[in-house]
Formats: sequence, C-alpha cells, structure tokens
Amino acid sequence: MDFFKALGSGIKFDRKKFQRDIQLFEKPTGGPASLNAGANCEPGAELDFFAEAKPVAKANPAEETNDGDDAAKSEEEEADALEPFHGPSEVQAFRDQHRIAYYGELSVEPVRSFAMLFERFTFKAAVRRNFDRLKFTKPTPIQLQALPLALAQQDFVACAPTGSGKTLAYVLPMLHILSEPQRVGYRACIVTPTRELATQVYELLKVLSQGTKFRINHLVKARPTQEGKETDQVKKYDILISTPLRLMYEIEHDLIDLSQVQYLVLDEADQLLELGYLQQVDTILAACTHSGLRKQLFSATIPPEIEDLAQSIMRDPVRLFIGFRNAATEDVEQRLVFVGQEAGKMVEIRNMVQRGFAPPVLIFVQSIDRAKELFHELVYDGLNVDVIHSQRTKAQRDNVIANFRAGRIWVLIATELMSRGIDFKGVNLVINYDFPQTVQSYIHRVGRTGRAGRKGIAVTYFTREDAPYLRSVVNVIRDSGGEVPEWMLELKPATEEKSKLLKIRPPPRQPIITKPSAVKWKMAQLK
Ligand SMILES: Nc1ncnc2c1ncn2[C@@H]1O[C@H](COP(=O)(O)OP(=O)(O)OP(=O)(O)O)[C@@H](O)[C@H]1O
Repeated sequence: MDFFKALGSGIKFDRKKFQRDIQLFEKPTGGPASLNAGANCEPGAELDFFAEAKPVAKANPAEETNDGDDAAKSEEEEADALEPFHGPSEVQAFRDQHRIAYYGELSVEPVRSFAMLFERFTFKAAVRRNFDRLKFTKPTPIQLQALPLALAQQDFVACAPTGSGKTLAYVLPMLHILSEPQRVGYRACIVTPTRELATQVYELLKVLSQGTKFRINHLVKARPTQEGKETDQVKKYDILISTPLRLMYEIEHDLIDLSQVQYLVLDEADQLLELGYLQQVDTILAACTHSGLRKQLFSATIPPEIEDLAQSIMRDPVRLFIGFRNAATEDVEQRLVFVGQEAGKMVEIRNMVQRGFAPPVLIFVQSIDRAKELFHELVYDGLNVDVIHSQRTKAQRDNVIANFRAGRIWVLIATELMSRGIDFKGVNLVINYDFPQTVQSYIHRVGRTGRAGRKGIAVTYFTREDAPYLRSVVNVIRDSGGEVPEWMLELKPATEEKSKLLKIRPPPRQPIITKPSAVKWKMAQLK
C-alpha cells in the first residue's frame, strides 16, 4: 500500500548540482557514487505493524502442519536438543557452529536448547510457566552460552549483536539465583543508561516473575526531594532497576542500601563505562560491598579499551563474543547514500516518501535542535510523524514510545537517546539522517531494526564533510556480511584525533529548513 506517495513534495535529487561532490567518491575509473544512491524503500505488499515475528523455530511444527515427516523431524530435534555433549571437542564444535568465542576460563558448557537448560537447572514452576508464555523455542547464540554461564555465577562480559536477546540472558538466571524472596534488601541490581531501557527490562522481569513473590523496584521516577530514608521500605524489594544518575543520587543521599547486592548487571556496559557515566558507575560499584558480588556486563559493542576497563572491575571475567566483535546484526541490509550537502538529505527523504515506503521508520539526528527542525519539516509535509528527545517530558516520551509501538506513529525522529537497547520489534527502516558520531553509535542505531530474527533496512546519509568518517562504517557493513565496493574499502580511516573530536562534539550542520517561515506560518493557520 503506497500511503505516502500522495504526500510527497515531488522534489528530485539534483545529481547534476552535486556532480563535483559525487566525483569525490568515485573510483578514478568511474565507480558508483554511493551504495544504493536512490535507495529502494518500496513497501511490502502489506504493512505489518509490529505483527508477531515469525518464530525463530515453530512452537510445535507437528500441530501446525499436520505433516508426519515434520512431526518425526521435530521429535528428532527435541531428542538432539537434550543430547549431552561428548567431550570438549564437541563443545568447541558447537560453539564454533554458533560463532561463540570466548577468552578466559570458561568451564561451563553451553546448552543446546531451553529444554536442556531447564533440565540442568530447576526453575520455579511459575517462572517456567511465564517463560513458556513467551514462546521462545530456541535460545539465540548468546543465550546458548550466557544463560548457563550466568547461572554458574561467574563474572563475565558479553558482546552480542543488537536484537539478539541479551536481556533474557541475564533476567532469567537472576530469577533462579535469587531463589526465594528474603526481605533483606536488594540482592540484584540492573543499571541501564536510559529510563526507557530500564522500563523495558522492568517489563520483562514483571512478565517472568508473575506468580512469584519477588518484588522489583523500577527506580527511574522523578528524584525524591522530601523523602526520608527508605531503608525499611526498600527491604521489601529483591531486584532494583535504575539509571545511573538516579541511583547515584540515592546512594549519595543515603537513601538506598546496596550492601546485599550479589548480582550486578550493567546493560549497555560500554556506554556506562565511558566518561559521562563513569563517576556514577564508580559510586554504584563502591556501594555494592557484598563479598559474593557477581558482575555481568552486556552490550552489542565492547571496544578493546572498554574491555580492559571492564576486566579491572571484575573477578577473572570470561569475555564472550558472538560473531564479529563490534559488527552490526546480519539481519539488517545496510545502505550508504551520498547526499552531497545538507540540503540533499531532505531531498532524499522526500524522494523516498514519493516512492513510497513501509513504516514504521525511525530517523536519527545528532541533536535536539535538529530533531525539532526535521519534525517541523516532515509534519508540514503531512507525514504521520513524532519526535523524541530528552527535552520532552517523561509522560510525552512514554506516550510517543507507546504510540510508535502501537503503529499510531509511522515515522519517529529521535536523538541518540533512542539509539541503544530499545526493542521496537517492527521497525522496517532506520535512517541515519545525520551520520553517527561513533561506529558504536552506528551499530546501535541500525540495530533498532532487524531484531529477533526479523529483517530490516538501514540507510545512512553522508555528505562531503562526513566522508572522512565513512571508512569505519564501511568496515562494519563488510563485517556484518554486507557488500561494499572495493574502492570504499580503500578509503583512508579518519585519524584517531579526528575521531575523538567527533565523538565529543557533533559537526556543525546547516539547519534543516526548506520552507520559508512565512509559508509554514500560513500552513499552520490553514490546519
Ligand atoms: N530465544 C528467543 N527467541 C525469539 N525471540 C527472542 C529470544 N530471546 C529474545 N527474543 C526477543 O528478541 C528481541 C530482542 O531482545 P533484546 O532486547 O534482549 O535484544 P538485545 O540483544 O538486548 O538488543 P540491544 O543490543 O539492541 O539491546 C526481544 O523482542 C525479545 O523478546
């Protein structure tokens, strides 16, 4: 269904105008100007707003197909799923098959299946029932190894692609390890960089702990000003989920006691161990004084310097990697589109709208101001669009997320705030309107699509000024199985100094304004 065609402004990308720029990226022999310039974003036959994913494997193939062969095959698979490993070489072959690599002392075997996990570890009946309702039939590669490793209560760092189910890999073991509620205060603590992500983890914990007596505190509400010590009240809780800033406030004001925490998880750990959060995380680590404290760090990106830092705060950690380190998920088709100059981006978006595309679409920009500017442009174009950034109120942010999840918003413009962790299952297309400032940001942004086995497309616009930073993204595309022309692989990477500068400061860009304000004012009056 081509809902957008009628709404497009009909502007064409002026390749003649950008000819000089285009040549910059051409091979001396005259290669293509971009990967997929004029990306084809034709919608599928039907819009599929957040419909359930096709299961990774069928819940019960025999039931669905009535096919005798399939039933026999399924029985065989089930038997295989419980077959113990025969020696270390078989374990290694299994890890190789699932692209599980590790460093450090890893004595815990992976599991072949959830059935094997539940055979090895006896979970509470309620947790088992809740888990079954999720209808996850096969563990993802990270879950194959991280679930038994977490249950063995070892410190570890886990790096696995976006959308590959890392959350379950720490949430499920947590409910087994805590065994029974003890009313001694928090025994497990999960820290995430944003409240949106904390809320998402909380939702999963709520689902999995239904029917148990575990109490979970989701500590991201507005900072308490007049609250006294909460210690007595807090004793009722077993699990804490928080953002680092809020948690540091609680610790510094002696409002919280983390001395009983035995299970600490840092989600999006590489971000939490960066300068902006390090002081907060240090405070949290210092407050977790229990001698049996275990730490687990998760992210889709663990750069080597963060790996070193992570090791320094852990006890003989295993470092677990799935697939290529710091690569994007292979379920996303990644495209680079050269737009010449800033103005070329709006041209490209409007071209895409005119061609028609399958929402929901997530568009990333580099700043709040630019998010607002782009929102005004697209809203005046008549698109069903909204915007999310940290200046919006918490209620607005929650509403936007709920509306986007429900398919009531088709195009969502976001800042970096939304780049990590958020699980919008049905996003068909991610557009990097502004080139990401780090390769990690690129990986997380494009990872908002292609989740839980679904396919997605990510389009990244780049201007002449972005060109020096192209190479690192090109490497990610190559490492995640995408095709890149040879000449792009020959581009020089940006110097370390330049990359560091870009990381802390977004490049200056022309404002996103294509219509004179008088026209906009007039249009607003007509609405
Ligand atoms: N074994 C499984 N089978 C099918 N779906 C799964 C399985 N495990 C998790 N999922 C689903 O996969 C999606 C992504 O999971 P999750 O958000 O934990 O990914 P992630 O690896 O943490 O991603 P990110 O790095 O972006 O934070 C969720 O919708 C989750 O319900």
